[in-house]
Amino acid sequence: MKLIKSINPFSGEVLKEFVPLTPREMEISAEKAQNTFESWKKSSFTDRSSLLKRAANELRENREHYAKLISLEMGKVIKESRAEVEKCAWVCDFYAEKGEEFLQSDRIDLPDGKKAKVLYQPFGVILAVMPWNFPFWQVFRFAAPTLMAGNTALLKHASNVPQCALAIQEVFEKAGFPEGAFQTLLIDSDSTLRLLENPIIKAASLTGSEKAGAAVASTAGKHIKKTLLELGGSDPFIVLADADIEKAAETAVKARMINFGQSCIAAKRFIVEESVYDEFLALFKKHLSALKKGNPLDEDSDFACIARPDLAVELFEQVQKTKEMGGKIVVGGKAPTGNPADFEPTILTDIPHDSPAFSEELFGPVASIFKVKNVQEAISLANATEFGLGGSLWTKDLKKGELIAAEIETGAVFLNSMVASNPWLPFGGIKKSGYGRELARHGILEFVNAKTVYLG
Ligand SMILES: O=CCCC(=O)O
Repeated sequence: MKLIKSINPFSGEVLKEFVPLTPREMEISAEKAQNTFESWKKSSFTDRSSLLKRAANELRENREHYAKLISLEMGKVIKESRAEVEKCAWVCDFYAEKGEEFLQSDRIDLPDGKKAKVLYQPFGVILAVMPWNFPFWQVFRFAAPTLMAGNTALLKHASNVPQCALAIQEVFEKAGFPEGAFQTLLIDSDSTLRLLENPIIKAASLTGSEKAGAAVASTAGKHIKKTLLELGGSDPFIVLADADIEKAAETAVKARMINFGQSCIAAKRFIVEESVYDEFLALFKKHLSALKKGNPLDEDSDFACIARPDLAVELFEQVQKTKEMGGKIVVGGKAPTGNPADFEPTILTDIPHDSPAFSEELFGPVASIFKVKNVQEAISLANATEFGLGGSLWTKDLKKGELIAAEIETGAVFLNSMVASNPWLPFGGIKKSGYGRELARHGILEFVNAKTVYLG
């Protein structure tokens, strides 16, 4: 039996070890979730809303405790961990306040004078398969609308963040949610697929890699269960000649370095019109070099390390391969000498179109910068990827910006801002970035049955 280990990637220290659940224990949890669903689905929106508000309060009151757990398990700097916990409280408050309104039944007046209603009723037990990069946020983004809609939830979290996974269940317990409304299951990937086959599970939401998404979606598909997939991204950040270049470059560095580059919506490909390319590159270098490396728990650290040594190795290989194929390393690119999870922030230019930096997602602090002749070339390059999550576009001409935004093949385009998730805005991708939407009204409608009641 393989233990699930909580390891601090900055020090390499094993913090805790956990014995995974047995198949029977996993089944018992699923049965408990189903039993709780039978009463939870009948609870009032007012009760659900007040529990979600209490979860938000618990997160705010014990923010330091939860933030420290995040930083210790996956190496995020403490100021980012605090912001993540705050954002989880925000999404709980958001659905506590808006959930009932989002799920109001619709009334339809038919042309023949007859009437119908559409009710939005919970599916049942929903399985969440979540990643380590935002170990709290990704889970709360799923859990707040799912619970508010009257579903119950089972969480299979990434195996490197078991303490965060257990702490999240604790948040819901402390808030007073009924036992079984939200349960964390410490299990491996094979057990997750077996769990998904259990008829109790009605649907699954996965945020993670394409490989994990395909495995979950194909198992769910065999059993005719709905899935929502939030997968990778290779988001373009387009800078046109008429943009505020200083602001664009400063934001570009933030957009690439957020979470030490380990975010699906981090800007990954910077596509810059040739007349402002040199200025943008110089400013990008300046802002990047101002960032401070340090211990994730230090207040003034801007970045620390990659979440796991094997991920740092994989990223390093993508950079090396791009270089061997003709790419130019302008900054960084050296192998780590101390901690194997270290990574030097890196800038690549002159990137060949068949290299990893062009066609793959680089999940870490590596900026790929491209020079283009004009707007049309910028759009073509932005769309020349299998991914379609987000995109950022910089121009002072907002009318032109909106027209270009319509041509970019992604789930979101942000004008003169970096891409960011926000409870008020639907979030999700197209192409190999997945399907379905989280957040906003769209998010709470994913796991409900839109039931037509014909009234005659
Ligand atoms: O990693 C992907 C999403 C992160 C976010 O919602 O900000």
